[in-house]
Amino acid sequence: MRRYFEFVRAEAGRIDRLTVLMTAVAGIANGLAVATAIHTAEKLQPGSLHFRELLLFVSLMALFVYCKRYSMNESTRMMEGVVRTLRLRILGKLRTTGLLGQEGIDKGIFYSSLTADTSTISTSTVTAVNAVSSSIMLVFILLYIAVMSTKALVISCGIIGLLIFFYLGNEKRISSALVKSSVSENRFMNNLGGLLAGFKELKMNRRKYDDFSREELEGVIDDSAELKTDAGLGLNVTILIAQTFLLIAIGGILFLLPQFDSSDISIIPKLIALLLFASGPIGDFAMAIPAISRAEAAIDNIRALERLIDQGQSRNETICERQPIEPLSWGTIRLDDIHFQFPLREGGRPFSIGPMDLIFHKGEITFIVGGNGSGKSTFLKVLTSLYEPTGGHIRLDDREITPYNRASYRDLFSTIFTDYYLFRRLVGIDTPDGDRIQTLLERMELADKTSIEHGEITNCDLSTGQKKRLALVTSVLEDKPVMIFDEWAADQDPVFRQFFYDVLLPELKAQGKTVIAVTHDDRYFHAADRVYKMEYGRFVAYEEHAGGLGT
Ligand SMILES: Nc1ncnc2c1ncn2[C@@H]1O[C@H](COP(=O)(O)OP(=O)(O)OP(=O)(O)O)[C@@H](O)[C@H]1O
Repeated sequence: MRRYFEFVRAEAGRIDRLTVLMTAVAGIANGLAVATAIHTAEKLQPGSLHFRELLLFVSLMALFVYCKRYSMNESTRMMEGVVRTLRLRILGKLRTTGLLGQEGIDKGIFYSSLTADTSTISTSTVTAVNAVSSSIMLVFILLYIAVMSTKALVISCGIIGLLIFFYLGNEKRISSALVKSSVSENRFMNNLGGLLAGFKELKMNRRKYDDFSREELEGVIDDSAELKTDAGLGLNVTILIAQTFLLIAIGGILFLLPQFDSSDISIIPKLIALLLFASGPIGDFAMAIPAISRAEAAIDNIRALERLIDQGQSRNETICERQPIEPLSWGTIRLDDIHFQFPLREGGRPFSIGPMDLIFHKGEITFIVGGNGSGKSTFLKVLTSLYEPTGGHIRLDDREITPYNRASYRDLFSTIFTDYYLFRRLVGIDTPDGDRIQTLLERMELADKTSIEHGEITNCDLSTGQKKRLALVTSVLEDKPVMIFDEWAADQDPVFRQFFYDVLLPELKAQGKTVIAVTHDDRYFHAADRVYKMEYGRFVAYEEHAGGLGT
């Protein structure tokens, strides 16, 4: 519970005092209403209306309803605010995380933290408020017991102490099982992503599907169910402990109290009635315990995600995010002694590229060729500054690219990587020109397949080649000075391939665009001003082309 309230305090900035007061008043009003009822029951006369007591009882009830409603509503608002802030903060941190940092985090923890976990925290709010106001009411009931009999108070406190002892003993097991079940839930989310992404491959092969189902789905689901059951059984013990409190307390008062002091016997029915009134708040309290334990596990998972993102954050990326985008004038992009190395991972030497010295001239078409795994895509990510070089400099003419102008530098590029993502909306394009869109769609032979209306792509159910052509349409609409194509033509039929190399690229060049394309289509190398070849992360001389290796 402590972790839960610490989290709320830390995330909400402060806990509104009025809400705390209202919660306390609700508990007190509830307790006083109970006391009034018991007190009135003592002096009931047939046919008499105890108007004063009735008025007091109704007023206390009204006060309870008003205060409880206020505290529940304010707490719900506060907690939804906390969840909102949390989500925005995590997404904000993601903005200041480099591509490499983001790539290093499993997707599962993103999905479970930002959806299921935040929802667990939201739904815990009202139960937590109930627990607080109930515990205040219980304190109040204990005070009332104290007024009636000190010995009864000692017995009640003894029983409460014993139950707290059992609860704490049980809590460790529960929270460890809940944390483990969160990890298993993250794995499940990851594997679910794998199932959806690889559905066709799995459908094609029964053995593959069975294997994946057994290991990645059923295995994880079984683990998760086992851990959740373990936690659930522990939580049931806690609920039982809280619920049995009532019976133990009644038994204690009924059987123990007369052993200590027989003069207190007359108050026993009153004490038992008081305890019975407490059954509601005790029930609230019992139900709040599992809700808060689950919320604490959710908080731990969210914190784990934040730590992972924090590790992937870079100071330079943070600086870069804060800088405005400004137009940069340039004639060349120059790479001087550039190195890049992936972070060290267990079980192998990390791939690296460089050292490399290279120059790209404005308005030229450059092809990058090389075998699989030679580092072409990695190079494009370094060139576009998605990966920060581990050494060397990128320069626009003589101006060095630093975190202070990196955002403006990135803004020079539009990219279609091999694993590009087609957004359903033309994000970042304010006023798309309808006629231009129509012309482009017609030229790409997509006009009868899809359209773009009010910036939204109406149909994305296209073939692989068509989707890539649509990506090209969006790339052209972005209208950036440098266009990056990573094996764009690989999925195109011969007609479109020819259109791309012999018509589109010269047109883009005529418009002053700089094109840098990774390609294996040696038939069309004539379309390039320069061809650079990569081998094992380095550029080597490409003999067959007049441009050769530029520096
Ligand atoms: N995120 C990453 N973390 C660590 N290593 C990576 C990562 N991405 C790629 N690599 C490694 O970098 C090497 C080069 O990959 P890259 O994708 O740049 O090659 P490529 O020349 O584009 O290959 P292809 O022609 O097959 O697309 C590969 O050996 C790969 O294992």
